[in-house]
Amino acid sequence: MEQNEFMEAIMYVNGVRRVLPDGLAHMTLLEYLRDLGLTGTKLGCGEGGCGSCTVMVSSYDRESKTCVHYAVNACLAPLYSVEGMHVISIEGVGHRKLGLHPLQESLASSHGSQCGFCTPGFVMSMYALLRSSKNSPSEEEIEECLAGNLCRCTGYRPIIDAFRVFAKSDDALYSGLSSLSLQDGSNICPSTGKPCSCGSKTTSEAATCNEDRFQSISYSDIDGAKYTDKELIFPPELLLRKLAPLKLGGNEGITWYRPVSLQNLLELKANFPDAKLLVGNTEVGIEMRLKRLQYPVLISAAQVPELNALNVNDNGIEVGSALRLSELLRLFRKVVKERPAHETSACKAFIEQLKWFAGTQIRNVACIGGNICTASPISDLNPLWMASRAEFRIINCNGDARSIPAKDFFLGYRKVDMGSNEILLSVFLPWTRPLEYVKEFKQAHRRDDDIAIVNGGMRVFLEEKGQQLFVSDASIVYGGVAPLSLRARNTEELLIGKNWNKCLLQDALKVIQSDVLIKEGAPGGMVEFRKSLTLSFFFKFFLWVTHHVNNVNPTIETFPPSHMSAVQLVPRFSRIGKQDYETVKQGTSVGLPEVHLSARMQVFWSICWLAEGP
Ligand SMILES: NC(=O)C1=CN([C@@H]2O[C@H](COP(=O)(O)OP(=O)(O)OC[C@H]3O[C@@H](n4cnc5c(N)ncnc54)[C@H](O)[C@@H]3O)[C@@H](O)[C@H]2O)C=CC1
Ligand SMILES: O=c1[nH]c(=O)c2[nH]c(=O)[nH]c2[nH]1
Repeated sequence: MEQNEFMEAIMYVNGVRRVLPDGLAHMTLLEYLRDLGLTGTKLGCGEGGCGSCTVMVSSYDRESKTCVHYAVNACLAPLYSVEGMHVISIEGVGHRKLGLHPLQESLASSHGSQCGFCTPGFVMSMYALLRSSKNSPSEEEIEECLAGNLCRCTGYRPIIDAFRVFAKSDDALYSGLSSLSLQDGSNICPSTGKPCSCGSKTTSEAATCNEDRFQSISYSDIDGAKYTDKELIFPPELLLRKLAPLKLGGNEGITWYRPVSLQNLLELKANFPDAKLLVGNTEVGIEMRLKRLQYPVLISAAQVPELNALNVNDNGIEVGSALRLSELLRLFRKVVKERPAHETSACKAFIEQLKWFAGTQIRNVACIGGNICTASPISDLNPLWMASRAEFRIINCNGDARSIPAKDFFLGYRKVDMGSNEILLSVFLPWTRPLEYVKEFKQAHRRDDDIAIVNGGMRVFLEEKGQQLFVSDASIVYGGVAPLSLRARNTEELLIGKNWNKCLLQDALKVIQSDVLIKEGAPGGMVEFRKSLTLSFFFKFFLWVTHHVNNVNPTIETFPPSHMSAVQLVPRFSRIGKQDYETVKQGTSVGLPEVHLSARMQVFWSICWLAEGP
């Protein structure tokens, strides 16, 4: 394989070009940044769960010829994984001298920081959202982008309040009022939605209204210039640069390979059968750092085009195994809009499951193949791949490919039907058929960014015979109840051929209890709770399917309205809080809601805590 004979490994950090020397394959992006003195990015949990190490990565997507911006956890990102990319840390967003970014200003003035440790991470998640959105984000998108950031002292209310001002407003709320005058004689402006003197009656007339909806924040203490004039651009050098393979070393004999074609990757796999393949490194990184596993040869498959391919055709969707989970979510959202509703029941189930899968920073780097091949017994997605009749395409070092149904791929605890000379190439998800329904389930301690206690994927394919519906095929799969994602085979068998009615529900609930056995003392604990979850998931599935088929065939017996909450999706609520407190003037700041003195430093400054390493 042609290696990086002529190529120097580089990246940009906050607009500054950096040559990446050989010998740093053991290093994370976080360690590198902090070694540069950029200590605003923090090391919190070190496993992608708290968001205090969030930075924004910008890369050039050669396929769409656009720059993409996304938040990542620097604590898990291997340094060389951002080769050829631009990394913006909190120090590159806004600065006391250059002026705070409006996000930073808003967070500081809304009392959104207390100890300040998590603050840069929150700013970076929100910054990446703003830079990657064409329009102002919705409040739901803001909440979603912050799901991977934890705060332990300030509280989320002031943080969300600080960022909510960047959300789009519902213009319809205001345009309906466009002809109304307030009692004091002034108008509601259809453009800004605020009392205004521009006199416009319609949104288009008001387009020129220069009374901003959100008062612009003073951006620079020094020259008052608008912040957008100072936003770091994507370095032109990186637009022109050709993607080339890399081979770089690190401590303890680690070698990092970055193949850029499937052929390169398969050759490497043939030469180094024990090499560890990685993409997002969100699992391998934890194995190496926290579990101290050693992988001397690392092959980053993230940039292999064949593993990132997308193919939507008449039978379904085929996605490359290195596709990031956030890309998968975008793809599913797109096809759900474009395809007939009955074809996308499985896609909708994946959308709901992915919404609550880890945090945004993880989903931006973790790939489909990483989740499948880790074969975690609590994987949120594997029960769904199994239930929705997905097929996995495996390729060996000689280029021979084979397909295996997802339901047969998982063999035991973190054990899959794949040899050491094979890799997962792609995943095929068939469209669902009329009267075929797929549903996801997940119960965790908290909704956002948490591992499931029990999860599941269920599918039923119904057939109409006269006025009745019979089960032609079914898949019932649970996670979190066994060492692997578990098919409830006896339940599946019981369902097939049965009439879809309340007797079927009662019979299935009985069989599930013997089909899914969680023994006393089983890993994970909470045995009774987990058992009851397996039953309640099926109960919800029954109600949900019944509700849907009732829309198609109203003769099917339905259920009382009091059960409707079981079939409704859980939205991501926009959290609104209010705090009332008495201000007691004592001649000092004590008791007054004043912005604390460190706030403006915490939102940009590389504060280094005494307990922190460099
Ligand atoms: N750290 C965290 O907070 C979270 C971690 N995860 C984990 O993230 C993983 C998702 O993916 P990545 O970060 O991209 O995984 P990764 O790069 O850490 O790789 C995970 C495993 O999958 C294997 N693998 C990846 N692609 C493969 C392919 N095409 N063929 C054969 N083997 C392949 C790797 O060799 C490795 O054993 C999941 O395994 C999940 O368990 C998920 C949510 C949160
Ligand atoms: O499938 C998963 N979903 C998660 O939400 C999660 N979180 C985690 O650490 N691992 C996993 N795996």
